[in-house]
Amino acid sequence: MNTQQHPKSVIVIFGATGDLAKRKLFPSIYRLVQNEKIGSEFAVVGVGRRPWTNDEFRNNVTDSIQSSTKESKNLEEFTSHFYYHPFDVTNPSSYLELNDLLGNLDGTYQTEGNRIFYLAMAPEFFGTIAQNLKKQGLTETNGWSRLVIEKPFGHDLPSARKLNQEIREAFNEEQIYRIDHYLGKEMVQNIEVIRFANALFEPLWNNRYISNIQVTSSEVLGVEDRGRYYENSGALRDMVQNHMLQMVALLAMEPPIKLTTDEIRSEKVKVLRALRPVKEDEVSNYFVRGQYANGELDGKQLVGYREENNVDPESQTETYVAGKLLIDNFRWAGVPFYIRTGKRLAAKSTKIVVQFKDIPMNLYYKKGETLPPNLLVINIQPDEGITLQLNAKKDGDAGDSNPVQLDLSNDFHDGINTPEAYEKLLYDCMRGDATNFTHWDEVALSWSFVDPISEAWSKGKAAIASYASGSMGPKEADDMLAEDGNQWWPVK
Ligand SMILES: NC(=O)C1=CN([C@@H]2O[C@H](COP(=O)(O)OP(=O)(O)OC[C@H]3O[C@@H](n4cnc5c(N)ncnc54)[C@H](OP(=O)(O)O)[C@@H]3O)[C@@H](O)[C@H]2O)C=CC1
Ligand SMILES: O=C1O[C@H](COP(=O)(O)O)[C@@H](O)[C@H](O)[C@H]1O
Repeated sequence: MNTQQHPKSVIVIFGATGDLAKRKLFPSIYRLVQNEKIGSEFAVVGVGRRPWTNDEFRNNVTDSIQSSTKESKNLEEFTSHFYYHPFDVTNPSSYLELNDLLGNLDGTYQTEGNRIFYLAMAPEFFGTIAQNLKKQGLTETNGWSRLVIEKPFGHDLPSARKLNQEIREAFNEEQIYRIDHYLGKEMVQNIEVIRFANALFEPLWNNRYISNIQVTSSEVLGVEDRGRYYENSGALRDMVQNHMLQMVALLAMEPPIKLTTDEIRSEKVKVLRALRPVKEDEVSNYFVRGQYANGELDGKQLVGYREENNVDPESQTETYVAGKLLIDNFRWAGVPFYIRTGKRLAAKSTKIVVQFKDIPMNLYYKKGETLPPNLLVINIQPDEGITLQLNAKKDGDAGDSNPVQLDLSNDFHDGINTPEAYEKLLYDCMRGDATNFTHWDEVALSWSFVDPISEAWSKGKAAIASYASGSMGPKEADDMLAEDGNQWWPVK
């Protein structure tokens, strides 16, 4: 491998003693090194309030890697690149000491003054940290500085705007990398390739041939220990405003004139601008919200959402959302994009199903039967791959047809080496490729779309439907599709 291609940087993780750093960030950096995406010109500085030493921090990093990978080698050498600098991020003077440390590490690891500031902390600190980084001179280096921001990016449009203004006082848009980890998933990145590199699909990708598109992201897990956060969020803000709308934008966008960050983002922005706004008093025509009640999955009894820790026993927070989105442009007029996401459902699965229209005349029509539609299924997780459902001749019976499935699965990849979303996104950030991060315009348009829906729900304008844990959500979500003569396609 040509080491010239290795990006070099000091990565400062604010919130390095927290859950995200331990579960996702340390293993991702480790895999980047193991997979030779980065060489030895890197250092990681962890920030948190806990009074840890470098050794305690390195032990925590070691634990994180051992619990996330089957094979862990060269751990001592790897963790020797990690340093811990405890301080309260609201204390401006501590940034000066951090700056000294970064200067030293830059010399030791030959990182050419490049700095990534990764904010893996609660959003109320984002503005303070960004401004202190600028005021105390940490962004003034002879290399580049980039700011990586975790979700949630605001709670609604006004709060997101305020947050953005605070950050923009210190960093310009090109330096800001807003993470949406779905954009790092292999098969989400594959959407564009499937669409734009196949003569089989590209000409059909419009309202003449597509009946509807369904995007499902279902989880088996409940709210776990995130009750406090989730009570103020709910599935609409937690999943729809970001991951679900990003997938819709990738599915619906026009081919960009070039595969550059700006061109791709600009096409996604156009889709978000074309989303038909849902007015507060018509929310129940387009959206269903649900909350999990108790239930059973794989023989295990599960409690309802209102019995979870840090959840109000009378909570009205939605743990499930299904919606019908309409995109008012030439390509998609009349084609519903159905989305659904929820916790405590029957399966962990993220899938996109593109349902093609029926052919004009069905020669194989049998009384009382309809020919199954052609489906293109993009399996995002846990399986990765695509499935194409076609109709073929039934064995023996002349004139009879049968649905058959062509499967292309990514199973042939060695699971251990398939890059994880965070690994890819960190690598992109180190290389300065912001394509798979969200631009402010996308964030703002997504909030503009979801705000009237949450506003209507907060005013109690649509009832919250209850669904049993371990089911696939409330019946109302099935009814919404049935009214259009459609149905949810199974996800497992
Ligand atoms: N966990 C996850 O899977 C995901 C998390 N996110 C987002 O990532 C961010 C972090 O989440 P998560 O890791 O779960 O949170 P945790 O609560 O586990 O960690 C919070 C971190 O912030 C540090 N911290 C808090 N206050 C201060 C302060 N005043 N000064 C310095 N450090 C401080 C804590 O350090 P200490 O306790 O040592 O002070 C700790 O390291 C959040 O924005 C979350 O929404 C997004 C997607 C998934
Ligand atoms: O961003 C989030 O995503 C996870 C689901 O991510 P996945 O990669 O496991 O599909 C979700 O559990 C969490 O509530 C949300 O904040």
